[in-house]
Amino acid sequence: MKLSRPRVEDAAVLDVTLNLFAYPAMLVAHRLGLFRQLAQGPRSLQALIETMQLARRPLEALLNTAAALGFVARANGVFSLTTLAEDYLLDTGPAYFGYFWDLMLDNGDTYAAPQLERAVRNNSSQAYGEQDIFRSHEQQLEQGRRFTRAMHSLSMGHASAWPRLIDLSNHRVFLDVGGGSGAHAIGAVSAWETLRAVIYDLPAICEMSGEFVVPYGLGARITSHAGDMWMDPFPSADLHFYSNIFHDWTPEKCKFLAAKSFDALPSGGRIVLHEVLYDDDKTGPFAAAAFSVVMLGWTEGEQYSGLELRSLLEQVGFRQTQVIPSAGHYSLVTGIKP
Ligand SMILES: C[S@@+](CC[C@H](N)C(=O)[O-])C[C@H]1O[C@@H](n2cnc3c(N)ncnc32)[C@H](O)[C@@H]1O
Repeated sequence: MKLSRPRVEDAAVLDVTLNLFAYPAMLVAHRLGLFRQLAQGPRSLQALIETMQLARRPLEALLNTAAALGFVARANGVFSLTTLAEDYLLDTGPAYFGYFWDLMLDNGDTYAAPQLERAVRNNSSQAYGEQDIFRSHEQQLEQGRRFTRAMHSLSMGHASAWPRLIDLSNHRVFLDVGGGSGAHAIGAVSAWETLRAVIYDLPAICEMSGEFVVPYGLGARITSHAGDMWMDPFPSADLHFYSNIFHDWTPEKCKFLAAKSFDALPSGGRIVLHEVLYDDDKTGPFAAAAFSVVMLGWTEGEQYSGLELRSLLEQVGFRQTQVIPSAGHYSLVTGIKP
C-alpha cells in the first residue's frame, strides 16, 4: 500500500470519541460531590484524595477534565472552583444546574449508543421505556418532580436574563404555558412589577409548582391553572410565554399552539417563545443540532430556526415578529396580535 496523508487532520473525529468520556465524567464528578468539596476552599490533590477516598489517577483525570472544560482552576498543584462552577454547580448558586445533570444520570440510556440508534431507526423517543414522558409524570409523581426540578435547573439562569431584553410594561398577565416549576414566571414578575403570572400545566405539575415559587416570596403574584393545552381553554392573559415547549412537538402541533394563543390573546397581546434556535440555514450552532438529538430520545420534537418560528407565528396572524438573542444558547421569538 502507498502511504497517503489525509487532506485534513483528525482532531474532529478523535473529539467525537473523547467527548463520549469527558462529558459523562463531569456527571460523575457531580455525583461524587467533587464540586461540593471544592466549595469549601482550594484543595491540593493530596487533600482531595484523602477526603474523597479516591485513587490519584481517576481523581486527577476528573479534575483535569473539569479544568479543561472551565469548571475548575489548577494553579501550583491546588484546585479551586471557577465562577462558572460556583454559579451553576453548587446548590447555593443562583442557577444550580445539578438537578438537570441528575436527570441525565438517572436516564443514561437516552444517550447510550444502542438506544440512540433505536431512536434514530424508529423515530421514537426512548426515555422512560418509550412512554409519553408528560403522561408518565402525571402517574409517577416522583419522576415528574425530578423532571420539573431539572427543568427549573436549566431555566432559572435564563429566567433572570431574558425578561430584561423585551419591554413588557404594557402587559398585565403572563401565561407560562407548560410552565413547569414556573421558573420563567418567577423571572418575568421579578423584572416587571406590573405583571402577575399564571403557570399553566398538567394537574400534577401544577400541584408542585408552589414548591418552587414560594421560596421566592412570589406566591401572591404567581398562581397556577391546571389544564391540558391540547384540549382545555387557556385562562385570560395578554402575554403567552412558551419556553422549551415548541421543541417538544412537531411543526403541526406547534402551529396548533400558536394559533390557539392567537385566538385567546386580545388585540395588542404578545406571544414569546424561548428556545435554542438553529441558524436560519441550519448549518449550526452545535447546541441546536445536539439539542435536536436530545429531543429524539425524549419527545416527538426538534429544535427550530428563528426563521421557521417567525414564519409559523406570522402564518397564524401574529405581526411585528422578531428574534432576540438571549443568554447562552437561548433566544426569544416574539410577535404581537394586531
Ligand atoms: C420541557 S418542559 C418545559 C418547562 C418550562 N417551560 C421551562 O422551560 O422550564 C415541558 C412542560 O410542558 C408541560 N406539558 C406537557 N404536555 C402538556 C399539556 N398537554 N398541557 C399542559 N402542559 C403540558 C410539561 O408538564 C412540562 O412542564
